[in-house]
Amino acid sequence: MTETLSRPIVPGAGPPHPVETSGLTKRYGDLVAVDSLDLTVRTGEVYGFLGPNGAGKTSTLRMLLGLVRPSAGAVRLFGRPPGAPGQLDRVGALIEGPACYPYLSGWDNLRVLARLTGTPPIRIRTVLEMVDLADRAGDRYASYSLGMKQRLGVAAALLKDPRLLILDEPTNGLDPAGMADMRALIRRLAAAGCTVLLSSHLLGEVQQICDRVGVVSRGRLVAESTVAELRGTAGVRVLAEPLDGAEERVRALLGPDRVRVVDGGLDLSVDPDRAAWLNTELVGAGVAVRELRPLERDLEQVFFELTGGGAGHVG
Ligand SMILES: Nc1ncnc2c1ncn2[C@@H]1O[C@H](COP(=O)(O)OP(=O)(O)OP(=O)(O)O)[C@@H](O)[C@H]1O
Repeated sequence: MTETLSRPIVPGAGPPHPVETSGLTKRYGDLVAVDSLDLTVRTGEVYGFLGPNGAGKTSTLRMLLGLVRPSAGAVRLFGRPPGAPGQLDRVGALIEGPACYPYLSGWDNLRVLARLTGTPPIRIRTVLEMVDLADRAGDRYASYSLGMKQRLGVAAALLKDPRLLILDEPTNGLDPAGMADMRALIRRLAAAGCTVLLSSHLLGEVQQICDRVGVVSRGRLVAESTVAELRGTAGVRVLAEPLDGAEERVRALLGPDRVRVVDGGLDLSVDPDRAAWLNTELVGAGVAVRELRPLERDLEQVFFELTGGGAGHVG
C-alpha cells in the first residue's frame, strides 16, 4: 500500500527503476489533478495505473514523458529525468491515440516515422509483425478498425525498441475482440522483456494482464500492490455435511453475525489463519468438511471503496 510521505529518489541505490516518481504533483489553476504521487514501476513488470475518469492518469503519464511540466515533485525514468539524452530510445509511448496520416498505409506511416526518428527501415517489418499487422500493412490507415489503429500506434511506439512502453488507455473504445488482441500483444511484449506501464479505468482489464496495480483517485495514489494483495482475503468458505450441523457449530463458535449461508455453503467472517482450528471444531462436532478455503474480496467492491465510489466504469 502507499506511503503517506513522499520519499526522495535516491540515486545509486541499486539499479534504477524504469519509472519512479516522488511527490509528483500537477495543478491546473485551483484544481490539483495529480497530488503528491509516489509511483514505482519495476523492471519487467506490467503495471496498471487504474482509476476512474478524471482521476489524473493522463496528466501523470504526460509528466512522465516530459510533455507537461510538473507543478512539484520529480520523475525519473531509468534513474534520469524525462528529457535526458538517450531517453527517447529507451521509452516508447502511446498517449491519447496514434497520430497517423489517414491516406497512407500502415507501412508508409511507420516509414515516415522511422525516417523522422532515424530508425533503420528494417525495423518496420519487425514491429508490424509484433503487433500482428504485417498482413494489412499495405492498406490505408483510414480503412483500419479502431483496434488495428491502436496496434499501429503501439508499433510506432516500438520502433526504437524501447525498454519501457507507456500506454494511455490502450483498450479504450475497442470491442471485446480488439481488447483481447491488445491484451495478448501486451503480454507478448512483456514476455519479450519490455516493461509496460498502462493506464485504464477498466478494472477487469488490468486484473487480467497486470503484475501490479496503482489505484489513483482524485489525483492521489490510494493503493499500490498486486491484484491478489488488493483483493486480499475476507474470510473463509466452508462446504460441509450436514450443512445445518456445520452452521449451528460455527454460529456458536463465532457468533451469528459472522456466518452467512451462501450457495449451499457457509461464508465466515474470520481470519483464514484460523481454518485449521475451524476444521478441528467441525470434525469434533461430527461434521464432514468437504472444503475450507480463504474467501476473496470482490475486486469491484475494493475498487469502489478505494476510489470513494468515484465515477467510472469497472469492467
Ligand atoms: N490542460 C488542462 N487544463 C485544465 N484542467 C485539466 C487539463 N488536463 C486535465 N485537466 C483536469 O485534470 C483532471 C485530471 O485529468 P486527467 O485527464 O489527467 O485524468 P484521467 O484519469 O486521465 O481521466 P480520463 O480517463 O477521463 O482521461 C480532470 O479534472 C481534468 O479535467
